[in-house]
Amino acid sequence: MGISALPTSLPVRPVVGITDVKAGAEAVLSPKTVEKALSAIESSKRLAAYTAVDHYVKPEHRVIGIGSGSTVPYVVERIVQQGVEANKDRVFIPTVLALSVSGFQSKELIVESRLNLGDVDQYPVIDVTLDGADEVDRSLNCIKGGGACHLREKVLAEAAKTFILVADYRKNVEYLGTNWQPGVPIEVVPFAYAKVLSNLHNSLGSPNASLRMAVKKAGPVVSDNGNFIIDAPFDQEKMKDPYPIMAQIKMLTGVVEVGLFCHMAEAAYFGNQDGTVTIKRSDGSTTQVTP
Ligand SMILES: O=C(CO)[C@H](O)[C@H](O)COP(=O)(O)O
Repeated sequence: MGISALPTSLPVRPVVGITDVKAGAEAVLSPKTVEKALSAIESSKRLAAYTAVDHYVKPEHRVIGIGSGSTVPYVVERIVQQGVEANKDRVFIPTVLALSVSGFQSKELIVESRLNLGDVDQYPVIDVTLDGADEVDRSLNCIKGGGACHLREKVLAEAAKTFILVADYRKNVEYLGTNWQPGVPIEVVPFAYAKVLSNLHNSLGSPNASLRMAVKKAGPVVSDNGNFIIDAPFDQEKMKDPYPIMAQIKMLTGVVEVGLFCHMAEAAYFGNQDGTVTIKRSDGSTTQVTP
């Protein structure tokens, strides 16, 4: 598979982790090297998702939130493997309700897997929500919204008694912004975007914040809610404890939701290249297991 055919859920997202770092970012990797790196990444995603489902999706769970991105299909795959009997009385709540061009959307996944579909307005309390992340720090704060879905994702995370993150090893960092370069995704109502950009540039310390532009369409990316997305990078000082900047951005009039999820996850599962899974928990503990 050539690099132009890489499966990404959004064209603006960098393919982190498969550049030849030693040779420099511009180095062209052979298709074979790229394919090997990609299959390692896919295996890591699957490993994280399967282990998280095995630990957190229990027979007594009836309402389950399903996030978006390219790791979540493995969550659904593992849940389906629990069998028809286990799933017949369960309801699954997707983060994306509209059918869209992306092959990774959670509604399609649920419907195609013949699981029961519900929405959060019918089921405002969810037993467990599992979702991917763009990056997760040592305290389980995370950046989400690489796929512009973070409004619904945050609602499903907040509605859940237990919120679990699943990701490959590239997302496991000390501080947010280490590998994830575009910055914090911010959903804004369209008419307020220039004002919010100005607030970010001049008052909140993100001089390079920019409107996310579509790649296969003219103009900006439009979210499932009809809004624009701003990507705002911040320096490490601000990302060491992202809660204050998250709250400041959220207070700006015109902002609908910020893709910083602080103090929400109970655990994060990272699949590693060596076949192990690193589990970071909200109590500060970290374990490594071999499933
Ligand atoms: O926040 C998200 C979409 O808005 C995704 O969960 C996040 O981008 C992770 O995606 P992937 O599993 O493809 O790396």
